[in-house]
Amino acid sequence: MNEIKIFSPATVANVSCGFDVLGFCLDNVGDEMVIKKTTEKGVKITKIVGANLPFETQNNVAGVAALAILDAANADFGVEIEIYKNIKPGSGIGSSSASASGTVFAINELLGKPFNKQQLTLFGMKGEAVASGTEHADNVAPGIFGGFTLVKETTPLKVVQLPTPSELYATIIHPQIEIKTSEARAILPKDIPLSKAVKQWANVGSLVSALHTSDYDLIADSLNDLIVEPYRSQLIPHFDEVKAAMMNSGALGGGISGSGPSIFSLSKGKETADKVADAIREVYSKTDIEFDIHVSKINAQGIKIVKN
Ligand SMILES: Nc1ncnc2c1ncn2[C@@H]1O[C@H](COP(=O)(O)OP(=O)(O)OP(=O)(O)O)[C@@H](O)[C@H]1O
Ligand SMILES: N[C@@H](CCO)C(=O)O
Repeated sequence: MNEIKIFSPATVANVSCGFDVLGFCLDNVGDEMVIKKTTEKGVKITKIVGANLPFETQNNVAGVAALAILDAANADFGVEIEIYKNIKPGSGIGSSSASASGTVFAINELLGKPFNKQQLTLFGMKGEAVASGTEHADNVAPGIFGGFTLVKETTPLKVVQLPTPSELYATIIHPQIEIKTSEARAILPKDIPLSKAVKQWANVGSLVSALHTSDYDLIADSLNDLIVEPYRSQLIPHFDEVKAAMMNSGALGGGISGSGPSIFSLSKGKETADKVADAIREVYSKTDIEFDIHVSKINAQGIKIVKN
């Protein structure tokens, strides 16, 4: 195979209580990428459509992720990368990560699949670090594995795949303002009170259990973030109103998607997820901020091959 086209989905990191460890994959929102083998070694980004992003290999997450996997494979070829962006950078639904995870998935296919999903996540994290300054994996892992993932450790990397309850839908609003992950990380406290930490890890544990048992009431009870949301929500206009509208229209719960500005909610069934979409549309329609709304099933497969 000399060329591959893939669909690399958007992802929601943190899932309220699981800062830097939990994430899930969306189904109908994502970027496309075309990656071609070249006889000359190295990585060239030849086309970027839909966003103003750096073409220099070292400054683009796709370029850095590509170098990481080609290097590890000691590949005797190089690649040209075309990026078709539908996920706006700085959106909070894993724009940078979609490029990183899509690139390593595609190059692994071109190499004949020598690497497993844990290894691909590791290469993707190298790219993700260009955007956020840290090698966090909570967007890369759900893209590569699909469904819900828990990053148990980063050194050495251990990603745990979690089950996806079949009736779970996500509703997401993306206000068109940009919040850089690096900046949203910089405002977080370095230390947190033990009493808050206890509640937070209890929520992570109960959410993981609830995903295993498809216990929607327990999912609702677990979707709380006492640690990060109080700081970051101040960066998102109308956050409290949106969250109230989500809860009043039947969502199980929700919060900031990744580092924001997107706000996500989870609902049982598409009908409720659509009602949540209507309610949050009403909140933002009264403002002069442009926005997108997505209703999506959870994508259990992750990145998909469009053409090879
Ligand atoms: N291929 C790429 N796709 C998207 N952003 C990129 C890419 N390469 C470099 N970047 C840079 O990464 C930054 C955007 O990443 P950031 O992590 O801030 O947003 P995000 O990925 O949408 O959010 P989140 O990780 O919270 O979901 C921008 O500064 C952008 O220029
Ligand atoms: N866990 C990361 C995700 C960024 O998308 C953060 O919240 O900073």
